[in-house]
Amino acid sequence: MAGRPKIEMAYATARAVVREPMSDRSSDLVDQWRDVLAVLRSEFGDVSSGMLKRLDVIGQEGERVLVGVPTHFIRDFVGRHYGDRIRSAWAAINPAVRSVTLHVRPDVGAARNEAPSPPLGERGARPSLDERRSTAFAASPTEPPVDEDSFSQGYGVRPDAGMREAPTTQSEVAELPLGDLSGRLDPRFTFERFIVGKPNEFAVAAAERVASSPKPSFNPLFLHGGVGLGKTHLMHAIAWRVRQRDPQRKIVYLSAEKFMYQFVRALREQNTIGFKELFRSVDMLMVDDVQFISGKESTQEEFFHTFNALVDRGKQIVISADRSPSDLSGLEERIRSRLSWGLVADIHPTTYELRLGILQSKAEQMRLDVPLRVIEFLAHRITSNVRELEGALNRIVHQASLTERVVSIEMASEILKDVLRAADRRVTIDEIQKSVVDHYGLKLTDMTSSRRSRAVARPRQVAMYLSKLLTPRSLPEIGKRFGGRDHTTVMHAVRQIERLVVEDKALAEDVELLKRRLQA
Ligand SMILES: Nc1ncnc2c1ncn2[C@@H]1O[C@H](COP(=O)(O)OP(=O)(O)OP(=O)(O)O)[C@@H](O)[C@H]1O
Repeated sequence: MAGRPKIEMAYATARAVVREPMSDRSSDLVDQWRDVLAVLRSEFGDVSSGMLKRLDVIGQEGERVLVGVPTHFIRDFVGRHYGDRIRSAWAAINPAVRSVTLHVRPDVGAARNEAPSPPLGERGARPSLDERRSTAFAASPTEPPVDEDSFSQGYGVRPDAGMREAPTTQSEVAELPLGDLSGRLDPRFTFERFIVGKPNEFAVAAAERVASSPKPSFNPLFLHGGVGLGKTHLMHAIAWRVRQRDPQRKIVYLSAEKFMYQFVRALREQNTIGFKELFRSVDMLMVDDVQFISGKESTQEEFFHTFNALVDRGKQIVISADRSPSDLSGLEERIRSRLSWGLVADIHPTTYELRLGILQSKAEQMRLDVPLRVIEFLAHRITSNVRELEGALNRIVHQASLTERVVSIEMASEILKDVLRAADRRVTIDEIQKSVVDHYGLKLTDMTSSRRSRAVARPRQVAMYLSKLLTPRSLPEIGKRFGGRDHTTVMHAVRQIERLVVEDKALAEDVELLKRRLQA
């Protein structure tokens, strides 16, 4: 049967993924999980003492969020009592999430909570085949069967996880005394897997130079570009390459959010000296999504001192952000200017040729025979960013392997209906911000600044509202583009404008006009 080999690929994938620790567990995802728990708390009372406290988010696979549970009993109980509510609360917070899957992972919740004795029936019992499947709450659950191995450690279907190069596991970059300081490196994010084209060739050349020089050639390397265009991939690639060349070099890679979190923790534990010593002892500091520290004054101050100390000692710094240093509002001028000291490299939106190359390479990594015309179709239609492109390919491949259908353009159009519809009427957040500032006579930096005067704050809320309405971006993603604001701020803005357009005729006209202009 034509589709058979694809199903086997799905099995192999499930096996290959099981040894990976929590992957794709972005801070946005963790925030969303916190919000879901808050919803449950408001509806079901204190969730910190019951079974729900034993759950933790593990990661995301396209539209599906993976939540880890320590035992089958808890999985079944939570699934029965809270499953649907978890899914609907999540979808309300992030509409991109369509399903939530509970995975049995004995390590989940173990560190924080004492494991209660398992119910009698569970002790030593061999799980039934049904039990060995995860519990999914989706409109149409389509879990692939899993084997014993994947059952015992949890699994996730990530099609290319089985095919990796030199690094074989996710890895802490450096073992540092403050414990969980450094972010994890994704083994897929290597230079070998990064496809180079006109939009990113400069950034790649700069990244390769940094990765291969024993001393900083330019400091810092500042990589910037829109969402999902490969900034994190390139940073991890630098770290992997440096590690390969010189395993002794102490590299710390972390998000700006984590930097802040560590700093706040050090303050709380009165261990700022330890914090300083720690960061100043590294050979290469890589900070992802630095826009996050906009408006966070003490963190900026500490970052500034760390930055200067490392540069003085001739240590390499690599920074990424969603915009250039000069557009990073909410950052002190002295920091902005420091960030531009070295080399600023922009990753531009993808071209058709680059998208084609990326898709071909991903299909090869998955050892899949996707017809060229389907790849061309995707490259033509999904132009927003590489993450979405990958997501689209993954969805097609999963469906093909589960339903044993042959991959075709008709099949791709059907599976990606929602994505393609959104792509057809695609408006970007940049366009929205630009239209709004033109309309209200403001500056682009007002969209990301911390100014709160009504004359600035209201148009900013309008822009957030339009971003939610006209783009497929999630609330956290929108917040990120508005100076690193929290997703609850975006939610508040959306509700505020929805309410105001009913009461305020002038505002309603503004919003309508902007909408028409943007969609024209
Ligand atoms: N040129 C490329 N070749 C291969 N894969 C790519 C390329 N660019 C991006 N990707 C892939 O796209 C996905 C998103 O990339 P990445 O996470 O690095 O984006 P980002 O710019 O850091 O996004 P964000 O601003 O949301 O943090 C990753 O899976 C990455 O491997």
